[in-house]
Amino acid sequence: MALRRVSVEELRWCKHQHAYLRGAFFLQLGTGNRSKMTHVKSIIAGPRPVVLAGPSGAGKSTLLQQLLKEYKDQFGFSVSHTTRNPRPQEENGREYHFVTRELMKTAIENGEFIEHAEFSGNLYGTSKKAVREVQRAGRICMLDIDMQGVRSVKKTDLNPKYILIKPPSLASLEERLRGRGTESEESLSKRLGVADEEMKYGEMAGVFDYVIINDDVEKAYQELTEALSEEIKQACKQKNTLSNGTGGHNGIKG
Ligand SMILES: Nc1ncnc2c1ncn2[C@@H]1O[C@H](COP(=O)(O)OP(=O)(O)OP(=O)(O)O)[C@@H](O)[C@H]1O
Ligand SMILES: Nc1nc2c(ncn2[C@@H]2O[C@H](COP(=O)(O)O)[C@@H](O)[C@H]2O)c(=O)[nH]1
Repeated sequence: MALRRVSVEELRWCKHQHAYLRGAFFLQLGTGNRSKMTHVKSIIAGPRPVVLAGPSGAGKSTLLQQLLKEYKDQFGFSVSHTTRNPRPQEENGREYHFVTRELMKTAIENGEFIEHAEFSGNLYGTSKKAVREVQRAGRICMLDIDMQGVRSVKKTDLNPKYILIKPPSLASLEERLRGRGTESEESLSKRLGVADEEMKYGEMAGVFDYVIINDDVEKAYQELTEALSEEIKQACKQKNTLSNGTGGHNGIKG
């Protein structure tokens, strides 16, 4: 068996991952009530996932798309299920798995979901399969979910890193949602109606690891990559090690 030297950074990464697994373990013990914790780590193994949350229109998809484009070997998107209708540019299996309410309810009853929520009149949910597929490909799994989803994930042992994306104001949120041109008046008012509450929960101490105000896309993206800098560095290193230094993003921007 060939042995090789392990760099300090790789060791640090192992420690980080170990702490992640240990964190998940103590999280289970810490509840004092194991039955309340939904166990997902036993079926989903891999690098620590990342949750992006924030009110509808805050810019989560915009930032995620940029990240997934720049670091396509390092990050993967957890494709959620939803009962809402696809938008003109959306493809089934890419942005979402578009399903009927009946099918989704059955899948939820069958325990196929890590979390699910009713949002703006539709069901949304993260399936175990969606996360597992990204993890199996050796990528860091990115979840784009609402605040109900955040609350639910916190009751599991998935133990992701939580990043809140905030708009500069509620007025700019409305302007962006209207500008996107995807919502009916009814959907718009439902989304705006919960935005304030969502942000209040998001701002509570300890709920999110990072809070990014998306007043300027480039600045917000820069802050997102900084929040994920350790993940980016280590994932790039691993890819480069696997491909023997011949492939993958080197993790250095510019
Ligand atoms: N910093 C910004 N300044 C101005 N417009 C922005 C900014 N960031 C995103 N937008 C625009 O705001 C709209 C909403 O952004 P986006 O779809 O990324 O939000 P979202 O948080 O993913 O929404 P949802 O939760 O509904 O999926 C889009 O039209 C996007 O181009
Ligand atoms: N709890 C969950 N929320 C989800 C999931 N997938 C997306 N979302 C959130 O829904 C709203 C609306 O999304 P839109 O595409 O209709 O604009 C947004 O806040 C998403 O973050 C999910 O699997 N679970």
